[in-house]
Amino acid sequence: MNQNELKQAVAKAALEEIRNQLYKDTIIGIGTGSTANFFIDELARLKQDFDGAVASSEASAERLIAHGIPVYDLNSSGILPFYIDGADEVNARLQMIKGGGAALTREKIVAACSEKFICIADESKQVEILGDFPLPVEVIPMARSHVGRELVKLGADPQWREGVKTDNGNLIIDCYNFLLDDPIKLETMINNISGVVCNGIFAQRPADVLLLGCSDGVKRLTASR
Ligand SMILES: O=C(CO)[C@H](O)[C@H](O)COP(=O)(O)O
Repeated sequence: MNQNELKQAVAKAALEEIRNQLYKDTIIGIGTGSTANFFIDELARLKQDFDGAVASSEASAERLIAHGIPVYDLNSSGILPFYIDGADEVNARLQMIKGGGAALTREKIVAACSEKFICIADESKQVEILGDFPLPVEVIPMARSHVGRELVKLGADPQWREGVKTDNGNLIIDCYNFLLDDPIKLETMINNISGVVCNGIFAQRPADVLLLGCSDGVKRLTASR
């Protein structure tokens, strides 16, 4: 199986994970990226069985709408029963690095409003220690240089993702060579830098379930804490 086939397999598995818990008033949190896109396409088959979705990006909202799935504002949806999203890296505690698609802030907000975070990923995303994937940090534009200097003090090699503007009108700095041996602590420390909107460490709110697409089938994992 190639990577796209693995992503499609986990998208189907995610649909199976939730299909018996869908009601006419259910609103589902939807992530961003190619794996989330496969999930949106699967979800469209059941669109008569639930109310709609909250999207973590404009791109996902457009895809949902194209399928005829109503998209709600998070402020009117209340708490969501599920949030389904991909990851750039995920460890055994189901802590993640996310934001390769620059949607980390809205992803973290929607995840925070969801009772169950179901991470869907192919096996290439599973790691022992987070940090090989450059850590995205969303930054207010005027703070870019300041935040870069502060990230260097924390041990990173920051690089501005030039040409990218987030859905919130901000910039992304990718941090190379971060030591992520204590993800919760680093998540907090980066958030404390003035000008940082959000960082791509999802450790304070890890996933609850990981559906991992492997060559020998989809594995369902819960956190080893
Ligand atoms: O965090 C994300 C977007 O900001 C994605 O979930 C992450 O980049 C994984 O993407 P893909 O499913 O395309 O591999």
